[in-house]
Parts: sequence; C-alpha cells; structure tokens
Amino acid sequence: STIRQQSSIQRIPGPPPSSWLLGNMLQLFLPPYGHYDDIWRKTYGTVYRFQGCFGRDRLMVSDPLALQHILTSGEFEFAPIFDTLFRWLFGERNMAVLKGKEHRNLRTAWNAAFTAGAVRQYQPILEKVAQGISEKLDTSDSPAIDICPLLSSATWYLAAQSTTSEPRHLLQANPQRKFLVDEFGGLLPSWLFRRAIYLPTKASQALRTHVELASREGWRLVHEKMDAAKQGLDGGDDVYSMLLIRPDAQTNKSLRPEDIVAQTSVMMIGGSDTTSSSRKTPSYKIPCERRYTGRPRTSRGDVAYDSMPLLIATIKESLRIYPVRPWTAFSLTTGERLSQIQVKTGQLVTLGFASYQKLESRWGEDSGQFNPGRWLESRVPQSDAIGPYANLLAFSGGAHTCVGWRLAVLEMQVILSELIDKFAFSLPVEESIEPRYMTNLMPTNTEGQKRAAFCVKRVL
Ligand code: HEM
Repeated sequence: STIRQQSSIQRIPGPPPSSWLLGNMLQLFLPPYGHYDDIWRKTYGTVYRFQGCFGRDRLMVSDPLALQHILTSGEFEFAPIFDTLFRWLFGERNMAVLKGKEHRNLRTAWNAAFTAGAVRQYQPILEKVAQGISEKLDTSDSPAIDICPLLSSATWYLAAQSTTSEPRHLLQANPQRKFLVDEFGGLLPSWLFRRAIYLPTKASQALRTHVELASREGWRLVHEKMDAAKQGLDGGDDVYSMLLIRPDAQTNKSLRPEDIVAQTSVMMIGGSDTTSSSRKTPSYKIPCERRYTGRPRTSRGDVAYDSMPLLIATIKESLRIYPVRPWTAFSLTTGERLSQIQVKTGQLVTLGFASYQKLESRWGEDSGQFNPGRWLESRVPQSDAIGPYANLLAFSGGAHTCVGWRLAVLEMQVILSELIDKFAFSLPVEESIEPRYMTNLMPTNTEGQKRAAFCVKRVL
C-alpha cells in the first residue's frame, strides 16, 4: 500500500525540478515573489507536485475544500520542521507548538483577551500609538522615511503597554538559508533537529538569547501588572492586563502566569512584523475622501472604523495579495487519505495560502491585481467561512488560527486611518518596494533589506 500511496503522489503533475539538490525551492522562494507559484497553479491546477531538496516530493495545495480539510480535520499538524522552528523562536511552551487539549485550554483562556468586545477596548491605546507614529513622521526631516520600524513596535506596545523594543532582527532570515535549514532539518529525527539550537553557532546563540530575553521581559511585565493590581492601581488596557487583572480574567483560573510568560516571544514577533508588513500597500492610492467629510463616529463619539468601507476593502485586499505567511507546511499524522489523493503519513503538504487567495475561480479574472473595489462590488466569496476573516487565509485557519486576528484588523484600521487622513505618501524616485519572502513576506528595497521608504507630506 505504501507503493500505491507514493505512486498516487507521483502521478500528480507538477513542474520539473531545476536540480536534484535544490528541486523547485529556489524558484518558489526567491524573488520575484509568487511568480512561479502563479504559473504552476495556472498550469497544473490547485494541487500540484513540486520538489524540495534532494528529490523529495511535496504537494502544493490551494484548493479551498482541501485546505479547509487539512486545517480543520485534526488529521494534520504543522510539519515537524515548522514545529521545531516555532520552538526555537517562541520557546517550548508557546501556543503554536502546544497540541490537543493543552492547546485548546490555553486558546480558550487567551481568547478572552481577543473577543470582539475585548478588542474594542484597545481602541484608545491604538489611537495613541497611531498619533505617536504621526508625530514621528511630523518631526522626521529625512526626505524618504522608512516606516517599518515605526509600525513594528506598535503591536508590542499594545500588547503590554511597554516601550521595550522587541528583537526584530531575528525575523530577517535569509530565505536561501531558511529553506536549506528546512530541508536538512526534515532529514533528521525531530528530537535531534530540535537540539540544533544548542549548537555553538551565532544563529543558535542569537535564538537562545532571544527566547531568554522574551521570558525575562514576560516575567517583568507579569510582576509589574500584578503589583499594580495589588496596590489598586490600573495596570492599563493592554493584552497582559486584560489577561491578568481584569475581573473576568481573574475568574479564568486556568491561565497561570507562566502560561502568559511563555507567549511573550510569539506576541513580540508574531504580532509585530506581521501587522506592520500587512499595512503596506505599495503603489496604490488609498481612497481618502474622508479627509473632507470627517471620520464617522459612533453614538458614544468614538471613531467608527467599521463604518469605513473603502478602508476595510483596502485592508482586505492587502491581506489577500500580500499574506504575511504565504505558505505553511503541514503533514499527515493519522489516516491515509486527503480527499481523492493518497498521502503517506509524514508527507509534507504545503498549504498555498497566497495561491488560494489568487484563485481566479474565487476572486475573479483580475485576481492577480490589487483592486479593493472587488470587496465593495461583492465580487468575492461570501459564505463558506474559510479562515476567520473575509474568507482569507492570511490568518491561517483551524486550531492554530491567529489568536490576534481581530486585534490585527483593528490595528490596521486605526493606524491606516490616522496616517492617510493626515499625510500623503509617495514612493521616492530612487527607491522601490518589493515584497520578498523572508520567513514572512516583507517589504524590501532592491538590495533585499527590509525597508519601506516613503516621501511623506502633511496634508491635514
Ligand atoms: C496582520 C497581522 C497578523 C497576521 C497576518 C498573522 C498571521 C498569523 C498566522 C498565519 C498564524 C498561524 C501560524 C502560522 O502559520 O505561522 C498566526 C498565529 C498566531 N498569531 Fe498571528 N498574525 C497577525 C497578528 C497577530 C497579532 C496582533 C497577535 C497578538 C497580539 C498575533 C498572535 C498570534 C499567536 C499567539 C498565534 C499562534 C496561535 C496558535 O498557534 O494557536 N498575531 N498568526
């Protein structure tokens, strides 16, 4: 039966590898972003076979039903290599690596800080963060301002109301190196590969230091918030306070301080570069009629971000065309069937989130174009609830759906709204912005460094 299973995958068409050593990996991961994936999807369809390093077959899946099944059936988990990378980056007890009941319990406890109601309470802090970014833009005298560092620290500030800057350099992975690590790692037993973090290399040392610092910072925050609560002081309206000292949090006995501390790294990294990268929509004029009409308000006088359809359409379109995590790899843990295709246990299946979000059958013939209008004209799938937001998979789906997606959306609404109301952004003549896959999808300059530089002019 193993032979039948293998041949079932081998019968699936796909692009020829460029070499036995590197397979199709260079084409898939190196710039221009998404180029080959688009061609292969159009040529071979929504499930195609491509090759990883050393002639190893992988499946690329962008079929909506298959993706839904893989994400929600419980038969698949993050591929061991992703699991290991998450452990290295975020620590051994972070949400992304916990499984089964332990993961479900932690998610339930954390969800309390990310419900629609809880997220609304973060609006004032977000507005403060947005005004801080405006002030920095106002006072900068540089002709072209790189907005990446300004945006990256915003989520972390919101999570903890802490001005500690997060060690973002860790995400600036070199894509060549990253997929070689992926592939070599995949050849070793997981337990052995995990121990590579103890190798005496600069990269391992940097990861270990990062996880230690994140843990120390986590404990500092937890103590700070709990001490403030003991003294009857308001700890703040941030995520940590919401989890630790709000009355509803205190009834949530299942969440121990160490469980909160263990998520500090994932909050620092998972919630900062992701949101900031999604907020950049190069070469598009964001509609700004509101400048002349004022921002809509709720009956309580707060800005009503959900009543700004053009802004929301622009955010959805950015998440569609530039998903921060364009691909993720899962493998089968139980069972032997993926719809009609026989899949061996352990077979790597790459979930083509980016590819799914460009399917012509779902998003229209112009699916490759950045056009927020499609959301206003209701030319988008309405009802099949793939992923948590707008039928997009930018926040993944299933058990490991991004816990902070509502917060991320509000953050983008608040910051974009503030910035496009007050400033006009244009691309400097001598610079361009290219999306590039570096663990996450990032805006980069032509040299491949993370950078999104704009000429900024105050208009209001
Ligand atoms: C635009 C912004 C964001 C995007 C596109 C995004 C995307 C994702 C994706 C795709 C995953 C699935 C894991 C993976 O495949 O890597 C994930 C997981 C996660 N995200 Fe986000 N994220 C964003 C913002 C945030 C924010 C603001 C927070 C928290 C403050 C956050 C916290 C997390 C956590 C804790 C997980 C792990 C969940 C689990 O494994 O159960 N993310 N995110």
